[in-house]
Amino acid sequence: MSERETIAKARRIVVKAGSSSLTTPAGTIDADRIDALVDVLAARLDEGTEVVFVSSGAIAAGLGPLGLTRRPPDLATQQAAASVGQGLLFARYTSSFARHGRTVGQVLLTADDMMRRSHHRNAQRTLAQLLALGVLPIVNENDTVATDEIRFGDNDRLAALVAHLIRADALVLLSDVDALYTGDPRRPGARRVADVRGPSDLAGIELGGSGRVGTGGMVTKVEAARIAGIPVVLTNAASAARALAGAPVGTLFHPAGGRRLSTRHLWLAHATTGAGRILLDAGAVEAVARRGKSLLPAGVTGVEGDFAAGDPVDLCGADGAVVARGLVNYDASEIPDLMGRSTRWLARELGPEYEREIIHRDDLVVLAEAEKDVR
Ligand SMILES: Nc1ncnc2c1ncn2[C@@H]1O[C@H](COP(=O)(O)OP(=O)(O)O)[C@@H](O)[C@H]1O
Ligand SMILES: N[C@@H](CCC(=O)OP(=O)(O)O)C(=O)O
Repeated sequence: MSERETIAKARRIVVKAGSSSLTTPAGTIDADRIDALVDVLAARLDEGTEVVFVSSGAIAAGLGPLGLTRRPPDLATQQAAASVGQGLLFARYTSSFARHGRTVGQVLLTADDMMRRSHHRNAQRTLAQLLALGVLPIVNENDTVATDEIRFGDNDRLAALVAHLIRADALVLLSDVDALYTGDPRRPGARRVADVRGPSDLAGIELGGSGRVGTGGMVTKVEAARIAGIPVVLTNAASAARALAGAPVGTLFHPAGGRRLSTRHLWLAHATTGAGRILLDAGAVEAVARRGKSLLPAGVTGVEGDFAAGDPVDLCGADGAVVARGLVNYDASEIPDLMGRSTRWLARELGPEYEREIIHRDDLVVLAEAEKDVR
């Protein structure tokens, strides 16, 4: 089966629409375009496909009601706009899908939520249950609570990780541009890239920034396609029906195949930034990065930043390069007393609770491997 056919026949699919496809330049909901997209998704649901819809647009839809003309630079105002816009957006989806007799469920996620094992399972269970009940989940980042440190920031990668979470067969990214181009499509001479099969197809392509209200531009879309590991089509909302039918529109990103990281590890690698750094000696780098071991206090030579137990932190070698990321078991302030000590010594001197690893290998992802793994 060709990858276009996989999209046409997919039993489970994630569709993501960007802010500019859903809102007007005045910072309000574009009801007509939302209705048109809902009609396409409802038709696919009627064919028996399970769909999860990732919708951006909360911030963009909140601008008009707050009297703002452009995306505010500060996080607090963006969060306020998202709070206003998300409600309006979801109300519109509810009534628009009701025209087709469909019920929708709102799912707001943060990157932080998804890394922690229990939260991650929770989200997975909720999405599965919504699908089992015939409800269309509409996902967005929980913008009002996500701070810069724990913020996912763009919905392209969120959509790719949601596709993992629900084991989707295909992902469709809908933007204001109908495909990936060899350069900024507003400039003359830019040509459509019909297929991306690997990094060599991206050589020489200028991946520019976002449009009027979007986030991430082409960079995050290409990264999402790398993370997804399933066929991904990038096109505009007007071509959604044809893309879902497997027609040769937009850009098709072919999956690379090969071994896959778990969804949680993908989140850790691609959805987080380190809240601090732990410096490792050469033996610890070798153990963690090449032998899949947990990080023990004995191999730690330094600590930077002010993180708390449970936060994601970057693990760096002597040259400062980040080799891995993991969820740390200690607060930053505790680590200097543990550094360079054996776990046996720590257990004897400080008590049995200090026998635990700095980072358990299940909570650790080697970044070079994460890169290799996705394409
Ligand atoms: N090489 C490229 N091919 C296509 N679009 C590009 C390219 N480089 C930059 N862009 C810009 O990326 C924008 C889409 O990204 P973004 O604004 O983040 O969209 P969305 O809101 O749909 O997520 C387009 O408006 C386009 O101008
Ligand atoms: N969560 C944000 C969306 C961020 C985002 O990725 O936007 P976009 O690039 O338009 O998909 C919002 O709803 O405004």
